[in-house]
Amino acid sequence: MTQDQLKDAVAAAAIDEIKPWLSRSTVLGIGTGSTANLFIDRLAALRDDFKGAVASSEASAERLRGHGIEVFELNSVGTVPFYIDGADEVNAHLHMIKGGGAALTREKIVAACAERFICIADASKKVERLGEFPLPVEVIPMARSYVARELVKLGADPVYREGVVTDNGNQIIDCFEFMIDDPVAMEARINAIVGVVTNGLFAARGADVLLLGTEHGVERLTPA
Ligand SMILES: O=C(CO)[C@H](O)[C@H](O)COP(=O)(O)O
Repeated sequence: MTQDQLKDAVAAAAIDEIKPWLSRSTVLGIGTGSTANLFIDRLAALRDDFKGAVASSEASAERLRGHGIEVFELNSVGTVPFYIDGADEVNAHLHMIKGGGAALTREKIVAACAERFICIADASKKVERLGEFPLPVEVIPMARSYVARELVKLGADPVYREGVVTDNGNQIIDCFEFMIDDPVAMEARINAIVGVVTNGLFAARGADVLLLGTEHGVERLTPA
């Protein structure tokens, strides 16, 4: 199977996971990226079975609306029963690195408001130790150089993601050569740097369920 087929298989599995819980008052939290897009496309067939969605990016909001799914402001919704999103890396504790698509801050906000985080990913995303994928950090533009110097002190090789402006009007620094032994501690440590909006470690609030697309089918994993 191709990577795209594996992504589509987990998108279908996520539909099966949430379908029994949908009602006309349900508002879902929806992530960003190619796997989330496949999920959105499959969700379209169920659009009359739930109320709508909160999106973690303008791109996902546009795709949802394109399928006739109403998009709500998070502030008017409060909590969502499920947040469904992909990941760049995920470990056995279902800690993740996210933000390859630069949507990490809104993803983390919607995830914080979700009762359950369902991560959907193809098998290439599952790792023993986080950090092979460069950790994204969203920064206030004027703080970029300062934050980069602080990240060097933590052992990272920070690279400015040129030309990228987040939905929040900020910039992204990617941390290369930065293997992470304690994701919970490192998430908090980086977030404490002045000028950081948030970083792409989702460890304090990891996923509750991982639907992993493998050659042998979709595996359903919970935190080790
Ligand atoms: O965090 C993300 C976007 O900011 C995505 O979830 C992550 O990059 C995975 O993307 P894809 O499903 O395209 O592999």
